[in-house]
Amino acid sequence: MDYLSDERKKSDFDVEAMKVAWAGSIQEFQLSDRMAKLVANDPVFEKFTRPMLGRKELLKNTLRKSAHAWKLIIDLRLSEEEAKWLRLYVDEPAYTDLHWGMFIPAIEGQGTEEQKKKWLPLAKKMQIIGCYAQTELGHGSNVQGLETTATFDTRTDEFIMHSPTLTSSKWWPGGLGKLSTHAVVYARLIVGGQFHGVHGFIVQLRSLEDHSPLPGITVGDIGLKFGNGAYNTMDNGVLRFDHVRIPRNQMLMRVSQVTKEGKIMQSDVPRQLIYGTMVYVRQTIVADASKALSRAVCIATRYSAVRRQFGSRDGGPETQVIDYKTQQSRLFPLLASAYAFRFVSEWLKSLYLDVKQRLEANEFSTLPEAHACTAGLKSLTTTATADGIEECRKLCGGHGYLVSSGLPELFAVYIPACTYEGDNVVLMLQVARFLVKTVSELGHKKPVGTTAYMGRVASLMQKNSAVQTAEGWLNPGAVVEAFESRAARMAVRCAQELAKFGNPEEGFAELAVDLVEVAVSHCQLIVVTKFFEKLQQDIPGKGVKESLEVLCYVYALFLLHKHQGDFLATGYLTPKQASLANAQLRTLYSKVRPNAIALVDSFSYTDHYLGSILGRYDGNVYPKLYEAAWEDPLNDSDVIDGFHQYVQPILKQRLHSAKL
Ligand SMILES: CCCCC/C=C\C/C=C\C/C=C\C/C=C\CCCC(=O)SCCNC(=O)CCNC(=O)[C@H](O)C(C)(C)COP(=O)(O)OP(=O)(O)OC[C@H]1O[C@@H](n2cnc3c(N)ncnc32)[C@H](O)[C@@H]1OP(=O)(O)O
Ligand SMILES: Cc1cc2nc3c(=O)[nH]c(=O)nc-3n(C[C@H](O)[C@H](O)[C@H](O)COP(=O)(O)OP(=O)(O)OC[C@H]3O[C@@H](n4cnc5c(N)ncnc54)[C@H](O)[C@@H]3O)c2cc1C
Repeated sequence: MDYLSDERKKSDFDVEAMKVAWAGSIQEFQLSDRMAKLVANDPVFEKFTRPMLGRKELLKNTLRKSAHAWKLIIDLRLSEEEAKWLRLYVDEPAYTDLHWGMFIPAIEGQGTEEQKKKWLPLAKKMQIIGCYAQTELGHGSNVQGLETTATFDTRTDEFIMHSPTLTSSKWWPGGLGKLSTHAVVYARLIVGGQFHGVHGFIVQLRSLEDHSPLPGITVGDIGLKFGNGAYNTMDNGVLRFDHVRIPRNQMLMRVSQVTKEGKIMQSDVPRQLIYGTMVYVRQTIVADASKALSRAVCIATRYSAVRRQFGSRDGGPETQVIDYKTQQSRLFPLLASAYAFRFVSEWLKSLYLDVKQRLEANEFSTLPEAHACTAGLKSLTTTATADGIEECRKLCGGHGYLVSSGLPELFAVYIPACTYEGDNVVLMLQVARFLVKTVSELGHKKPVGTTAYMGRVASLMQKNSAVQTAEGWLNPGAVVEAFESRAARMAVRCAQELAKFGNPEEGFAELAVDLVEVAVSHCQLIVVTKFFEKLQQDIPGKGVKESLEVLCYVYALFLLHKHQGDFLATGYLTPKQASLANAQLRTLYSKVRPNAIALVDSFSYTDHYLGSILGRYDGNVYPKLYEAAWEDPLNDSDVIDGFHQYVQPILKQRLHSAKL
C-alpha cells in the first residue's frame, strides 16, 4: 500500500523527466539508477545493524563490503564512473574513498609522466592501497607549518623521512590507521640544509607480504569518532617516521625536481599545484553536499506528509504537518537548496574540468578563480548541509532522533565535511583574499568569471532595487542584481576599511569577520546565478522547468529574507521591498506544497540508500517503526541482563524499608 499516493497525484510535473534533470542527463540517470539498484538488492550491503556494532566488528564489516564491491567492479567490468556510483550507494565511508579520491588524484596531478606510469597501474588494480597524509597533530589548516621533514641525502640518492616532534605525527588521514600500504606524505623538503617548501612523497608504509609496518614506521588508528557507526567505519590514522629512507624518484616532481646532485629545478608549473588534490576533492564535496542534503530533505518531506498533528474538524483527519506554514518555511528552503547545490556542483565540475585541461597544457591563469570557487562553495554548501540535516531531524519531531530515522547517522557522517578538506572559515578567508585582490586590481584589470560583476561596481553602488510589488521579485534580473549589489557593496566597504590600515595583513586580521561575510555573500551570488543559468537551458518534460523556477526563487528569496540586514544596510533595498520579497516567498511555498513529494521522489533514492523508516517511499511509517523497536537487542527478553544483579536489590530494599 502506498500511503503517499494521494500526495503523488497532486504534483503537476513529469517526475521521470525531473529525475533526468536532477541527474544531469539520461545517461547519468540510467547509470546511477543501475548502480543504486545493484546495491539495494544485494544483502551484503545491508546497513541497518551498523550502529549496533563494536568498532572492530564495524571495521571488519566495512572491509567485507569493500571487498564485495571490488569483486562486483571486476566481475561486472564496471567503468570508473560506475564504480564511483557503486561506492556512493554502498554508503559507508571506507579506506577506498581516500585511495580513489585522494591518493590516485595526488599522483595524477603532481606526478611526472614516469611516476604516473609506475604507480597508477598498481594503484588502479589495487595492488597497493594509498592514502593522503598531510595533516599532523599540530597543524592542519596551516599547510606551510607542517613539520615532517624529507631531507635529501646526495650520497645515497634518497630522502630521509622523519618526524622530529610529537606534533609532527601525521594525524587524521583516512585509510592510514589500519589499511594503507602506501601514502602520499606531505613534508618539508630539505636539500643542502635549506628548506624548500612542502612537497608530496610516495612512501611505502606496510609490507606487501604480511601488512606489518616497515622498519622506522609507527602507525595506528587515532580512535573513536563522533556517533555510533557513522565515520567510525574509517581508520583515520597516526603515523611517525624514524629516519625512513625512500628513493629520490618517490618525490612527486611535477612542480619541482631534485636532481641526483641535489639541485632544485622549478618547472613552469606554479607551486600552488601542490594543493591541487584539495581543489579536486573540494569540488566533489560540493556534489556530495547536494546528495546528503537531498537525502535528509527526502526523509523530512515524506514524513511531514505522513505525520498529522492537531486541527481535526468533526472527527476528521488532523492536519498533515507539512501544511503548517512554519514547517514549510523550514523545509522548502532546504529542498530548494538541495536543487541549488546540485546545479552549482554541475557547473563547478565543468569549471574544474576546464581548469584541469588547461593545467595539462601548462596554462595556469584560471587556477586562482578555481581555487576561490571550490574553496568558497565547499564551505558554503557543507555548512548549509550540516545545519540542514539537523533541521530535518527537528522537522521530524521525536522520531527524528531515532537511529532508524536515518538522520542521526547521516548527521554524524556528514558534519566533519565542515572541517576536512579545509576548515570552512579558513576557506572563506581564502575567498575573501581573492575578492580583496580583485577589488584592488579593478583600476587596471578587468575582472572575469564569477567576479565579472565587480567590473560594474560603480553602477551597482548607485542603482537601487526597482521592485514595487511582490510579483516584481519574480524576475531573474531583479534578484541577481540584488545579490550582485549586496556582494559588491559589502566588498567595497570592506576594501575601504582595509585601506585605513597601514599594514594590509593587520587590517585583514582585524576585519576577518566582515571579510568572511563578504565571501559568503559572493558565494551565495554564485549559487543563485548558476541556478538561473541552469533555467536558461533546455529542460524537457511537462512542468519541470516551471517547478525548478519556483525552487530557484525560493532559494534566492529565502536567502534575501535571512540576510535582509545586509541588503538593507548596504542601502540597496528598502524595508518595504524586503517585506515584499517575504510576501512572495509565502506564495512560493504554496506553489511548492503540492509538488513536494514528487520533488523528493525525483532524487530517485532507493529505500536502501535513504536508510530511513520515516523516509520510506510507501510512507508506511508507524507499523515499521513499531516492528523495528521489537528488533532491538534490548527486547530479546522481557527481563534484561543486569536486572537481577543491580536493580532488584534496590527494589527489594525499598520494599523492606516501606514495611518499616
Ligand atoms: C553518507 C553521506 C554522504 C557523505 C559523503 C562524505 C564524504 C565524501 C567526500 C569526498 C570523498 C573523499 C574523501 C572523504 C573524506 C575526507 C577527506 C578529507 C581529506 C582531507 O582533509 S586532506 C587535508 C586537507 N587540508 C586542508 O584543506 C588544509 C587547508 N589549508 C590550505 O588549503 C592552505 O594551507 C591555505 C590555503 C589555508 C593557506 O595556504 P598558504 O599557507 O600557502 O598561504 P596563502 O593563503 O598565502 O596562499 C598562497 C597562495 O596560494 C593560493 N592557494 C591556496 N590554496 C590554493 C589551492 N588549493 N589552489 C590554488 N591556489 C591556492 C592562495 O590563493 C595564494 O595565492 P596568491 O598568492 O595569488 O594570493
Ligand atoms: C573526518 C576527518 C577526516 C580527515 N581526513 C584527512 C585525510 O584523509 N588526510 C589529511 O591529511 N587530513 C585529514 N583530515 C584533517 C583535516 O583536513 C583538518 O582537520 C582540517 O583541514 C582542519 O584543520 P585543523 O584540524 O588544523 O583545524 P584548525 O586550523 O586547528 O582549526 C581550529 C579552529 O581554528 C580556526 N582557525 C584556524 N586557522 C585560522 C585562521 N587563519 N583564521 C581564523 N581562524 C582560524 C578554525 O576556523 C577552527 O575554528 C581529516 C579530518 C577529519 C575531521
